[in-house]
Amino acid sequence: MSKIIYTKTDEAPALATRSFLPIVKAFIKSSGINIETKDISLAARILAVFPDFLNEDQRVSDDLAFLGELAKKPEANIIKLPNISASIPQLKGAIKELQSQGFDIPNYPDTPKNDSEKDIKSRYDKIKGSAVNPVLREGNSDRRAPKAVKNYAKKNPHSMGVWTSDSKTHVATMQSGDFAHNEKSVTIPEATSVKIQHTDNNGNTTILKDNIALLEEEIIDSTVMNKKALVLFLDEQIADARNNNLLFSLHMKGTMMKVSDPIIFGHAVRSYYKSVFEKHGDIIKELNVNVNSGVSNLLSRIEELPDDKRKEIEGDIAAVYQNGPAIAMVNSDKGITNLHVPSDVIIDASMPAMIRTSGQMWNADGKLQDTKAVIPDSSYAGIYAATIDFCKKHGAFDPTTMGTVPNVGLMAQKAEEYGSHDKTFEIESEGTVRVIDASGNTLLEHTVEEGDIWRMCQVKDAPIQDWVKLAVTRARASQTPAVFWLNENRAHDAQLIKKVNRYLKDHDTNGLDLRILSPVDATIFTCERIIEGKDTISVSGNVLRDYLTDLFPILEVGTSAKMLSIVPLMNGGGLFETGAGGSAPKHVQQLLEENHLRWDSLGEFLALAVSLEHFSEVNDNAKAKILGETLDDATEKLLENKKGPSRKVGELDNRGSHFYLAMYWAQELANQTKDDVLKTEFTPIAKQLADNETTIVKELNDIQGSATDIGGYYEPNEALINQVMRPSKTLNSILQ
Ligand SMILES: NC(=O)C1=CN([C@@H]2O[C@H](COP(=O)(O)OP(=O)(O)OC[C@H]3O[C@@H](n4cnc5c(N)ncnc54)[C@H](OP(=O)(O)O)[C@@H]3O)[C@@H](O)[C@H]2O)C=CC1
Ligand SMILES: O=C(O)CCC(=O)C(=O)O
Ligand SMILES: [Mg+2]
Repeated sequence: MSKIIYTKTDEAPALATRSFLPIVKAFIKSSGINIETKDISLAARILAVFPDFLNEDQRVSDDLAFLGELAKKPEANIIKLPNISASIPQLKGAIKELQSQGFDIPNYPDTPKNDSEKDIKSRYDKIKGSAVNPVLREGNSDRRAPKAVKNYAKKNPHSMGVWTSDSKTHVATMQSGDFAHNEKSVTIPEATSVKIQHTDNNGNTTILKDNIALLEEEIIDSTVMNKKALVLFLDEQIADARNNNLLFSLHMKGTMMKVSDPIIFGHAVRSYYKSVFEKHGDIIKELNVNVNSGVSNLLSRIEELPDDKRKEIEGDIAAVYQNGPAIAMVNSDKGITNLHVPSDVIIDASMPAMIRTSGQMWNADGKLQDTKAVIPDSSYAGIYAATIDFCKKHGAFDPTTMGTVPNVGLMAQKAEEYGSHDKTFEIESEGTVRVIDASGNTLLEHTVEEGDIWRMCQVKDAPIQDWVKLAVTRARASQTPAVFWLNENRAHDAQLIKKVNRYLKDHDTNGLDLRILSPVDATIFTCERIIEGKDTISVSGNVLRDYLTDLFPILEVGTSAKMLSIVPLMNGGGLFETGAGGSAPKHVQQLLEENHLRWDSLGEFLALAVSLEHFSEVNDNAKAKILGETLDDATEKLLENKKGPSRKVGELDNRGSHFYLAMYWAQELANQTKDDVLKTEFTPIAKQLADNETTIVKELNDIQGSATDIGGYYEPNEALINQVMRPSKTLNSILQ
């Protein structure tokens, strides 16, 4: 019989699971459902690739590889919690912590000097960035706000900053020379393999990558970000922000786009701190500063310098802030800027947060200010520009009346940009990059210059067919218009549009409102419907899937944590993601400082319910279906009774919210009439939980207020973390 696989990940979601999973296990125990945990935390993923550096008893299995294989099998039923997609500073933090715990793993070699260091770096680079999701996502995505969540938000709206037409906030994006403008794309008529080849101006050729297998009907595209155009653009935007008294902010996806975006981020750091890099270039080079890791790397490297030199550079950095433009802050109190580390400001979450806050971000004085949101590549920047223009014209969206925007996203098998990392190169010299097939034909070609970022993307035909089918299914099931966000003037999208039109014919689309609109037109169309309270499905490629499933949820329901996020796997299994957002690192900080965890596990409740439903269908287990249905009812009750975690210490937090879910779930099981055995089992449990409500909530709230210790950030101590996350003796004994 199949199992439900629960993932152990990082930060807030991993903390929350320590409290929630024991409840789940207690509830499903009698119903013949097995749950097994697999550890895909950053720490475990590091340990899994360095067995040769560890003692026998320290070695761990490669659970991610196991799950990657499982995702391709029909029996897969995986609950996937958000995990860290590590930037280099996070990776180094995790390495340091593991070393301090006695794991003798090597340091991350920024600039490897020999073969052994090259091997170490390449092992780490596989763990870096978004290394989990692309492996597990063997299906396309279906993300939406469940009705109960949407209704709750309408009745209990989150705060929304006002928008006025005189806001100076805007998006700045490149007009030429970027990925969008240089893109070329072809559909492969028959299976072949291609190589990527660079030829310099003297005719010397280098193979950048060989043997890329392509299937019949696969779409490939290649494009290049011109370094000179990028730097010029950044310089202009910095000057313009200064002249117009706007906060300078940069919005990238340094985690998911782990090769291209840190390089772009590095150029922004060099541009913003230009005077420092010009004056101290030699020292910065000597210190081996990794600019792509952000200005924090420069700040920590100069610690090694003699006091007077260090102070001089610090003074010059301070002068940059003085001369402006002001820079958007991640943490004004601690002086952490938007350019400190590439993983602090992640576009899918950062742009919606800004739009929710009147288009403003925090400046160094801790005040909100109008902002220039710099998104260098123009492929998708237009959707944010259009949303901002819409808000300037119509005012802020109103969560009490606005419609909803579910998404059907093309993402299976590393589709599009999010699968481009092993085919992205920072070009070493002027010349030409070509994609050449097995017969020697050049399929795609670009002239390039030193420092340009060239990349190739792929999307296979079967995922596209599956995506079109999922779009039609969702449009039919919810009787909602569906818009394919595709731009006929963009090379890749033009290929995709041909396929969409072809594959739509495979389905009964009678009576459905299906359209293809460019992303900007789709934004306007969708926003115009939203303010009339109408729903519109967005059917999008992989990047827009990511952006839209934070943008609309954050505007509609305050956070993407409350999303139902299903990945129907192409081979029949199910991957159930818990919400659409990340792991909210600042929540861990709050737990450590004041023993209060404000992470909301709602997405996890929703995911578990659909996972149980899937389990029941696959294993013909009627009890699993009842457990899923009652869990959904309990979740609805939790929302109605406002038992989600509060932000404030001393009030109900994540753990207290789990108690209420358990109580409501037991009550629903006690009240249902489909299964007598479950009814008999849960009737006394429901009573015990209700009778002890006051005691349990007191136990859970009283421990809050002082600092706590879980023995590690990336690899916390199991005993300590379980103690912290399960502090109610009364609840624990009832669950027992
Ligand atoms: N699927 C995955 O595995 C994903 C992983 N990530 C990873 O997560 C990390 C952080 O990413 P980031 O961009 O900051 O996004 P997050 O979603 O983690 O955080 C953004 C903000 O959203 C709110 N929020 C999100 N989830 C919850 C929740 N469950 N309960 C309460 N509030 C919530 C909080 O804001 P507020 O202050 O407004 O309450 C939070 O500070 C990175 O390492 C990133 O790579 C990111 C996205 C998806
Ligand atoms: O894998 C990641 O880094 C983030 C994924 C993400 O943001 C999403 O799928 O919405
Ligand atoms: Mg996202």
